[in-house]
Amino acid sequence: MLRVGLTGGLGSGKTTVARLLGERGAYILNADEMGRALMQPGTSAFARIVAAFGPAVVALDGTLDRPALGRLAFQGGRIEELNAIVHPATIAQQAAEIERIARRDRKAIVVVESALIFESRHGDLSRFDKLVLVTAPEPLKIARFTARTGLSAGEARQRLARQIPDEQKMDRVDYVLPNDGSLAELEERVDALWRELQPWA
Ligand SMILES: CC(C)(COP(=O)(O)OP(=O)(O)OC[C@H]1O[C@@H](n2cnc3c(N)ncnc32)[C@H](O)[C@@H]1O)[C@@H](O)C(=O)NCCC(=O)NCCS
Ligand SMILES: Nc1ncnc2c1ncn2[C@@H]1O[C@H](COP(=O)(O)OP(=O)(O)OP(=O)(O)O)[C@@H](O)[C@H]1O
Repeated sequence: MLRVGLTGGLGSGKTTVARLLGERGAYILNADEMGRALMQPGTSAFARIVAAFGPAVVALDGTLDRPALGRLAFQGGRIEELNAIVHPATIAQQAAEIERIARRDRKAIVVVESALIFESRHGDLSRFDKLVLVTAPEPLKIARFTARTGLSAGEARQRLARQIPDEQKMDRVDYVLPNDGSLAELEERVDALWRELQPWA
């Protein structure tokens, strides 16, 4: 069993890397998806978010209005408040999932994909055996993010401002995957990474 923390700033391409690792046989846990599932109506996180941020974050269909919550959290300087509600439950769920996978596959390579492995004060790095960082120049990150989400470059910058720069993370990880070229180049780098991870599993 090998627990890999896969991180990278917004638009770096970490979801793409996770997908490629998944195709090669890794188990993938996606922190964004887990966070989203934990914030569904009826959960305690949902109730706490509405209590803290007000009814304006509930959409007409009763689910969270994520753009509205994003604006309040990032532009309103309240992202730490939201993190404190969502992160502990997400990290606990990651630990539970890793346990569950370990019980049925002792040779599993489990990849936890999260933008915030270094930033979150709610989880520590010792829960991973190896750390992988996906990097890209900031303008490229912003271009990918705005194309994927439809949010503005300003909104992308606000989120990036809450993320530690790649340069400060590079010395603290086991592998760096630059993603500033084609998808074919990225795939070659993922193949090399996958080969490196095998002996450790
Ligand atoms: C603010 C929210 C509602 C905005 O939702 P939205 O659908 O617009 O974005 P999504 O969740 O898909 O995130 C997209 C990207 O934004 C960046 N981002 C998201 N949350 C954060 C954060 N707390 N700090 C810094 N960057 C963040 C990441 O690069 C992420 O990959 C949502 O991001 C959220 O609930 N964030 C707080 C919880 C969190 O940290 N989730 C991510 C991992 S658990
Ligand atoms: N090397 C590449 N060439 C072309 N497009 C790419 C490349 N890498 C990623 N992309 C595209 O850029 C967008 C962002 O990539 P991805 O979703 O993997 O990044 P992310 O780091 O998970 O981003 P976010 O933090 O915004 O969720 C996607 O639409 C993806 O298909």
